[in-house]
Amino acid sequence: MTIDGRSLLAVVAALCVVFSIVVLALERRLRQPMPGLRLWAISNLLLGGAAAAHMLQGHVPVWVPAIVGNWAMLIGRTTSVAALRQFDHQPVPRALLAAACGLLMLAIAGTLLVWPDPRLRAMIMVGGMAVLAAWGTHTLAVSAPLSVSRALTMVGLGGWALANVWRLWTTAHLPPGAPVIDLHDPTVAAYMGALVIMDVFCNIGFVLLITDRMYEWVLQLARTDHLTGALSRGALYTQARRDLQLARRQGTHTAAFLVDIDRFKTINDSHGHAAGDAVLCHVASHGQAVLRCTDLFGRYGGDEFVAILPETDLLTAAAIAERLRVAVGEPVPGAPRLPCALQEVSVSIGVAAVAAGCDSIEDLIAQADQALYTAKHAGRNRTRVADEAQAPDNVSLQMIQSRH
Ligand SMILES: Nc1nc2c(ncn2[C@@H]2O[C@H](COP(=O)(O)OP(=O)(O)OP(=O)(O)O)[C@@H](O)[C@H]2O)c(=O)[nH]1
Repeated sequence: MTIDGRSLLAVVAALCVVFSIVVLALERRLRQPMPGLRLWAISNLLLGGAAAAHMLQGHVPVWVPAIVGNWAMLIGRTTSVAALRQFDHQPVPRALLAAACGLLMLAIAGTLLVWPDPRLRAMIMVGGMAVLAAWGTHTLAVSAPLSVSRALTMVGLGGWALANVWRLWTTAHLPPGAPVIDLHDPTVAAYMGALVIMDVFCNIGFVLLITDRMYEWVLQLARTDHLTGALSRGALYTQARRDLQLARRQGTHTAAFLVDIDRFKTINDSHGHAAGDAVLCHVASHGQAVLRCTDLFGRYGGDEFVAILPETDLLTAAAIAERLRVAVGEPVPGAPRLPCALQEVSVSIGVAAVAAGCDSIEDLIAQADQALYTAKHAGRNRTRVADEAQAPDNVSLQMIQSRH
């Protein structure tokens, strides 16, 4: 088989079908929907169909490649732009895409039915394809930071656009009377070859983008507590160790507090586990709300949460903890209210801080745990600090509130 335009079109058609199947297979394996995958598979099928229709040129009526093939290719490329925008969580300008594609389709039909002109048809076609592919490349460039997978997809799609610009130029400079699409012409074969290579880049890049996104999901699952959205204990410890190292270099304090919901077992037993879960989410929302973005808040286990506050001394941390304790009695703005029977939820909090020399997160939390134990034994619904020398009479409310 010689490498002419026809055999390269066959390769394009086969590749498009294979990559549609790959993307659909990946989509089926996902537990949560990933936007854009189905549209990408559909666009590939349309582009593959278009390549097949062009491949049959000379063996089928002229309208098959001229109308069916070109329309399928235009709809396919338009769909791939929509797919990329969906994938990157960008709004899809449906009306604009439909209008652009519809106008090009009408113009293509016009060059066959109203004013027959194969050269004009080819120029409209490749010009439209170049614009659409450039649009897709632009979407990829602006919607997320560059990665290997993104760069690969952009090279494929951008290359598609450039190949079509080159084809537009060669078509415009054809000698009068020369056939517009001669599948045995080396220039046409070079154009088709470029499309094959760019198609491979583009689709491999997109498959890698999908696997990147899956990896981000897995990381996210590992980093966060599924129920409350707070950090998981492992993620919190990893980040807290880095914060402690930084504090040692900078000579600053690091504080931590442990939050335990009072009589949580009774809440579960009397109102059910769903109510218990709602209380956990309620406390976690307040915990995240009172902290700065540089602080860490995670689920320590069961009904206990932990906060790590870099560059914070003991009394400031106690003031923040106390603010959280008071806030727990209030509804969370924008969140569903707790049922009336649960409005009396309270927490006990133990606070500790370490000076720059200490670098053990375990020690810091052990001290906070000791303070929490004191708070529980003092009657619950209160904040206690670990270092009583720094806070004589163990933190009067007025004192820590005036401090903050
Ligand atoms: N609903 C729900 N309950 C949980 C979850 N994880 C742990 N628990 C329950 O949390 C309760 C923990 O209770 P404890 O902290 O031991 O005791 P408590 O009733 O809070 O008593 P004090 O801490 O002394 O005030 C247990 O009944 C666990 O079953 C969860 O994810 N959801």
